[in-house]
Amino acid sequence: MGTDVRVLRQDDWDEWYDNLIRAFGGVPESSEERELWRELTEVGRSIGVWDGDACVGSAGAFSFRLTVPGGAAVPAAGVTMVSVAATHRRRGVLRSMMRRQLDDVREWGEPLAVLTASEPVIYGRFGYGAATHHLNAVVDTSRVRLSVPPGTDDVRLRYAAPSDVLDACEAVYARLVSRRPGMVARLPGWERLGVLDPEGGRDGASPLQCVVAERDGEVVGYARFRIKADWEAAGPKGTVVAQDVDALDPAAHAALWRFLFEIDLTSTLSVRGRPMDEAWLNMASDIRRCELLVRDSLFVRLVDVGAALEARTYQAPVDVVLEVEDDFCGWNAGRWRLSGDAKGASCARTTDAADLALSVRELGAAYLGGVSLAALGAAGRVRELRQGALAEAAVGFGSAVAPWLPHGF
Ligand SMILES: CC(=O)SCCNC(=O)CCNC(=O)[C@H](O)C(C)(C)COP(=O)(O)OP(=O)(O)OC[C@H]1O[C@@H](n2cnc3c(N)ncnc32)[C@H](O)[C@@H]1OP(=O)(O)O
Repeated sequence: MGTDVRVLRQDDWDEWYDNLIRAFGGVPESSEERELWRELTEVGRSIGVWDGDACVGSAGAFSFRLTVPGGAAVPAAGVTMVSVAATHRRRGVLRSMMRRQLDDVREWGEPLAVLTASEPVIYGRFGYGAATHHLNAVVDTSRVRLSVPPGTDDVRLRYAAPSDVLDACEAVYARLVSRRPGMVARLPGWERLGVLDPEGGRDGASPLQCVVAERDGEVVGYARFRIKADWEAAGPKGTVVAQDVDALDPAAHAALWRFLFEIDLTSTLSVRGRPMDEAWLNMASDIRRCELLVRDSLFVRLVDVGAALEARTYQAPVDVVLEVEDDFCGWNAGRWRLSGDAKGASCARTTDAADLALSVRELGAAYLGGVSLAALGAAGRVRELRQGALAEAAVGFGSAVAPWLPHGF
């Protein structure tokens, strides 16, 4: 019997979601978490694959707005909840979902699709490139100190129950979104993900704790974290596990990090998913004792090359003809002239000779300014056809602030 790809119906959500949970190992989520994802699922933008009565594939697409270089919030399908039943793996079910989904995203007029991958090898073949990376760190806080900027001591820190100060924390987050490429404006309900605290997700640590940073009575930052207490014969050796740290200015940022570095009875700080240009890295006394690990984070797919390249700005003037290969979304393939600077850009079809040749995957990787076109060129993934064009484009595509996706989806 063949399989059938169709738009999800609300009544089918449980079976559809069970397929996803099973594909990720089958350990059920807490009911609170499951109900939140039920609410957040955009049913009409999600698809399922059915084999008779059985759901064997799932994929969703949130209606995000993604910050791009220059600060615009560009419609982007947030591809999510992708699964194929192990009974039906490697016979093209994912490919059929990716086909349907990218055709839909194009029809919805969204220039971008974005995702985070369970395994980085999966999505390149569909034109996604790893556009942001993030840092994980395990800091020996018994040895590493932070030199903080002036004004740090003027920031007042106070404990609060995470849900009591949720609105104030969200207001801080909302002000940060347009400042950094890769950030996503939170849709209604998404704020609750930050304070979900199922016991099964704590890994032996405390319930979620929250400290807000205030100046003149206004919340200017917050940290959410857990403490994992531990003792050995010589004394305490607890770990601070940071979940979110967001702040509006350097002093508030420093005050929160210094607090996390110095909590009594702890000697380790574990942080995950932080921006590549995290400010505390430049305050730390000993970077070698921070055990940094880089990981891929947000993958970007240009669904409409012209609209996507016009939606961002370029930090230095660019005027280049790109020869774009796109096997999976053939409507993008061919030559495009991109002319732009820090004020705006135009990108249109051309018959002029090409300056650079690259696939849509490399364009996705470079799109947010976090992966250099020159570095991709050095890897043989961008070909320079006019001398000087690669350096010109690499500078223009860059971003002063590292692009960053603050949380998964
Ligand atoms: C955005 C997200 O939600 S990420 C979450 C992705 N989901 C998971 O990781 C859950 C567990 N895994 C699964 O559910 C499935 O194995 C999937 C979704 C990753 C793949 O589904 P399948 O239906 O088996 O993929 P399909 O048969 O369409 O494969 C398409 C191509 O991708 C390749 N491929 C698929 N999965 C993988 C993988 N995990 N590693 C390497 N290659 C892969 C196939 O070999 C095939 O290659 P080809 O085009 O050269 O022939």
